Amino acid sequence: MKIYSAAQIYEAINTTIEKNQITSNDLMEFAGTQVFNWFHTRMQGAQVPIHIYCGIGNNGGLGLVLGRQLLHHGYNVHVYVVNFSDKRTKDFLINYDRIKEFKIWPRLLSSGEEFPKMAKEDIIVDAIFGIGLNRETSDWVKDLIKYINASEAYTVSLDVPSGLYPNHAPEDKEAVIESNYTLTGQAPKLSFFLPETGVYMQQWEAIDVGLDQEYLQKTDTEVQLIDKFEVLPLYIPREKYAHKGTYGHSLIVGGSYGKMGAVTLASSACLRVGTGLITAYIPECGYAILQTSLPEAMVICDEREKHIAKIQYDIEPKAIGMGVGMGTDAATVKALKAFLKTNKNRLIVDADALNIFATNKTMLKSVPKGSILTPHPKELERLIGEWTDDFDKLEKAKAFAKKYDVILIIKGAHTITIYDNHLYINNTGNPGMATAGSGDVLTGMLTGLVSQEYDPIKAAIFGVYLHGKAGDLALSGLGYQALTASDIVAHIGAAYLDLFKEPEKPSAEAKK
Ligand SMILES: NC(=O)C1=CN([C@@H]2O[C@H](COP(=O)(O)OP(=O)(O)OC[C@H]3O[C@@H](n4cnc5c(N)ncnc54)[C@H](O)[C@@H]3O)[C@@H](O)[C@H]2O)[C@@H](O)CC1
Ligand SMILES: Nc1ncnc2c1ncn2[C@@H]1O[C@H](COP(=O)(O)OP(=O)(O)O)[C@@H](O)[C@H]1O
Ligand SMILES: [K+]
Repeated sequence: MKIYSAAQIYEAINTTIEKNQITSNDLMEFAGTQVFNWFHTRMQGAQVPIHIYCGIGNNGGLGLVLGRQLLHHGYNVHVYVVNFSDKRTKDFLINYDRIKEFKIWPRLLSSGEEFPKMAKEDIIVDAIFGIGLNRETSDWVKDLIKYINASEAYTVSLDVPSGLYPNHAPEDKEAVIESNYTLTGQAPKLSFFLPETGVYMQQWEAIDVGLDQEYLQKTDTEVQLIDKFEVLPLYIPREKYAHKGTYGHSLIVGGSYGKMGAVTLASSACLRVGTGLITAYIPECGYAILQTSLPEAMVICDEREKHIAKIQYDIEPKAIGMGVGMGTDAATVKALKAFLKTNKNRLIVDADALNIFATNKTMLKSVPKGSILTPHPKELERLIGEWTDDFDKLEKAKAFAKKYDVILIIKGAHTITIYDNHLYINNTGNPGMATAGSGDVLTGMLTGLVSQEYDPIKAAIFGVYLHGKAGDLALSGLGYQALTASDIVAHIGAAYLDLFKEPEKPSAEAKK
């Protein structure tokens, strides 16, 4: 699903108005009616008090349309105008007049006033700010937001939780609505998926607010949300006359004394994702461990006992996953440097290999184009330096990926794959995957996919999706706490099979 920038949304609004020869208020009326229908379908006339907090921009205008329609259908509605500025928009004013048709005068809230009384069981609609928030709010509006959050009433935000900016983090972390449900116009926003800003919402749903379909379809976005609908076309089917050579020989280079499990996990994930052959290159101490725990794998041992000191082999791998459990011993650093001088194979670089690169940045120049780097946030910081907020992190990460011509996968709750100035946000996975070794599993899966001739960017998008889906499917009967990395490996098959179950609809999805 495309994730449009705020500028693109405004352009879509203007295009829709011009093309259909309608007024901006007609469009607001349509959007407000869609929001009303959402409420009406769920509430069926229930008399729970609904408190609508409207700003003075178009987000507030939308809140007024909703309020009028709810009143018209007999709901128990209280409308407030958060009167933070006298620069009210035209459509706000039109709807401010129209709601008075119902003999309702919204209560104007301003600095120094007592805030409305609300009960925990009431419903709050947050229409204070939308994507137009462009500066820090005044203190009393922050206090109101804190007051709304403290009420514990179920809060539905229109478009975005008020207080979230489209392109940077909030200055005051407490001055953002903690939304239970965000009904967003047309498509989700980038801020919904970043750790610093995504925490303000529990669920979201995109609703059709009538924006011009042609514009939406032809407009390329920098950011995409990845679900089954997006990955299904990437899947490469197995051929009837295939043999194990068809699906590539994968090599996993890693392990050190006490960290051999990482190689076992990566290698078994690599097999499960469908590689034809798998070899693990490990220090001597891991020989018996690997051969016992994973009989399908071949093993090449380094001359050293406890860590890798010379990467040398006589096989022809299609892809090499490196770094898991490898350690950063000086001999290993030297071995990696020597290896990079001759290596032409695409690499999937993780864990200690990333840490070695972070302290020896010139080595990055020898990483073949189209290689994949899979840092978690700490490893990322070592590579690109500190960032001011998540938006800044993405800019720095984009510049890094471009400079070294690599695919950068930033692991997290919503893992983000970055390549060629594009961001692919993954929508599978769960907090149960925050457990030792789940990153090693991803490295193995990506290696196995590149070995099977998946184009590296497709392998990255598809592999991250499949990894998260395997984690989701592994949850059943286990729950978050008990889930282990081995469970993710065990469910890779189920994740493949799930691809061919009824596809999810591309819009109107709920965030987990
Ligand atoms: N027909 C339409 O115009 C549609 C409007 N929509 C709604 O319109 C919203 C965008 O509307 P607006 O551009 O009017 O912006 P908003 O309603 O988000 O916001 C704020 C207004 O206050 C001003 N402002 C921003 N930050 C402020 C601050 N800290 N203190 C005081 N004033 C501040 C802005 O200049 C803007 O006029 C979307 O998020 C969406 O909810 C959509 O539903 C699509 C249809
Ligand atoms: N809260 C979460 N929700 C979804 N996925 C998560 C969450 N936490 C971690 N993961 C996933 O688990 C993996 C963890 O990788 P990593 O930190 O490298 O672990 P390890 O080093 O133990 O292998 C990543 O793929 C990440 O996206
Ligand atoms: K809002």
